[in-house]
Amino acid sequence: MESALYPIQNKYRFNTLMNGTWKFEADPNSVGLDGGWNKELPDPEEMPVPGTFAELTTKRDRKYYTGDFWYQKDFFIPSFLKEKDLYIRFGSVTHRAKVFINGQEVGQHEGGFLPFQVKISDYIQYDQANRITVLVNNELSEKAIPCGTEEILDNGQKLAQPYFDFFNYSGIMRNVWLLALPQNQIINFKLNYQLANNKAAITYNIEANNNAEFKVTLFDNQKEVARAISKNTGSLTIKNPHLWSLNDPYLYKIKIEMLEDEKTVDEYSDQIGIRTIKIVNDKILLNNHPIYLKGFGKHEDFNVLGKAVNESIIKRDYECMKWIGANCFRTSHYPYAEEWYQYADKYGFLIIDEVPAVGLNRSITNFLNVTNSNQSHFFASKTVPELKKVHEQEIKEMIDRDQRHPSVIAWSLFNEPESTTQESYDYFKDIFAFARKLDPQNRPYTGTLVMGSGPKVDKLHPLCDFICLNRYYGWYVAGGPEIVNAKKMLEDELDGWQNLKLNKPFIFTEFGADTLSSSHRLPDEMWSQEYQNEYYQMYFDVFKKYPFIYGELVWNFADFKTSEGIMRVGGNDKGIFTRDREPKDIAFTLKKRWQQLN
Ligand SMILES: CCCN1C[C@@H](O)[C@H](O)[C@@H](C(=O)O)C1
Repeated sequence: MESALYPIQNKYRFNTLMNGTWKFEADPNSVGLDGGWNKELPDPEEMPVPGTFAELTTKRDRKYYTGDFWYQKDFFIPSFLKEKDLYIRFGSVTHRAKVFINGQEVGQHEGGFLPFQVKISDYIQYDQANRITVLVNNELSEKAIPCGTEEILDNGQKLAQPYFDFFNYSGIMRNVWLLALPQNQIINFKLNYQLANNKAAITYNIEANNNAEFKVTLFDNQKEVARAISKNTGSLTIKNPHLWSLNDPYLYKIKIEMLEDEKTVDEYSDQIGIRTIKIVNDKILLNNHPIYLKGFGKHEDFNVLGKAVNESIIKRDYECMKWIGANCFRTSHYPYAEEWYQYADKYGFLIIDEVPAVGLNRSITNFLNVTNSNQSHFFASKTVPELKKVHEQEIKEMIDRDQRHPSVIAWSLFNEPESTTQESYDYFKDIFAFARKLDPQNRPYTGTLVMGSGPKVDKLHPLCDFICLNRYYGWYVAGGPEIVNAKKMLEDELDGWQNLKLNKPFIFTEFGADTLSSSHRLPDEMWSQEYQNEYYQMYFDVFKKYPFIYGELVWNFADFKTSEGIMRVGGNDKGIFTRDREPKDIAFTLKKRWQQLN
């Protein structure tokens, strides 16, 4: 089942991390289930969790391994945990998982970038070793997100063929917890804020697994400032609220207590930031002040770690973003580990939270095609109903998990799908209607439009509260000396959008040029640092003419791993920073620009 609450410890709740060395075994012929691997792996090796095998191996067939694979670990449950409900919670398992405890199947989950938990109380033995086994699968299809396909190589091995431009890392890449929770427990709670006359009304909606009363208390720096006792919904009001903002990311503490016969039986506390976010005409307002988004499309990606969570990388990335003067990033192209959002709440960063709906566009797999929008009628496929169900499930899990973060300012429901066909509009009309019911703060909903989905042909922008453009004039189109044409192409397209008079903010969510940090060229050439500077200067010169552009999220924060290809030199090199987080020349240009831009 989905697991929206990040594990915390208090008088009622205990947890311990199950990270470390697990046993691992690939199962290319999918014989494990019949072969009893859910009880005992026949010939396992050691594998670190969190981690991803693809970055650790020296063998190509293991790096690109596609199919079933197993993790297994023994753990001890002392009998003093007897009166608690016990769960195992995965920050994520990519892309799908089936979990066994002492050989018994206890749950499964589809989706590789959101948490889930399985209840294990009825399957464990107290005061002795127990065994968890996870069957993972990393195959791609058009029935799940992110989308892709696979081929069978001449040697019989499966090979994933992503419809997206990042390496198909897989495995248990985020934290794993053993949870000991009260039988009657708080499952989740969502908040909304109304600001008026120097007061903040905080509305709460609590989800629990039983019918109970709740005491909700708000603390400002350990001092109680408001309290309410109610059923699942209610509100608190405080005067002179200290709002959460970019320059002053002020956090309160909210405590939810579940009461039974006036006795507290469960408690969940969280840090919250009181702020409002809304779109008014062509502006994005944070606490009723217009904001201009400066920052990045990112990836969870690092040497040796692949996409595995690591708080040192998270801290380094925020330090680099603070240094450069950024205030925002998009979690391209999937929800990131929860720890990213916790830092953003504390550091004062804005996040566009993106569901893994990437690759819903076969023509994207051939970049040369994408500019002429070689439409494949992706949304006419018979697998689309199955895809929509998974897409909606993951939107719900993302919003349920991230709804309370003040740093999250918008939901991105797609990245560069086919968007110029009636069936694409029909698909996303339902997706947006589904998503809009899930966030009581009604944050803006959007998605990013691929090159070729311009003002004359795109059908999805009417669904979006602000418009996100991924544009590569000067790179995939009209690169090198033709950059002089690229500038006019960019202006022509923006004139086209301007003529639609949408009265909505536009954000550039991707624009960039592959650049080798070792390359200097005079005159500048593509792949040189000088060209990356010229490329961005061209965009910034154009942006000045279009007042409805309210954000520039460059692609990408850092170089990152992709599948191999004739256009990838060890991966995607459009980073402003190298993969090991050192600045390219462009970082100093952006720092100068962003520290002046307010
Ligand atoms: C049209 C290309 C789509 N866009 C998606 C992103 O995931 C890629 O990394 C980026 C690129 O090619 O650098 C372009």
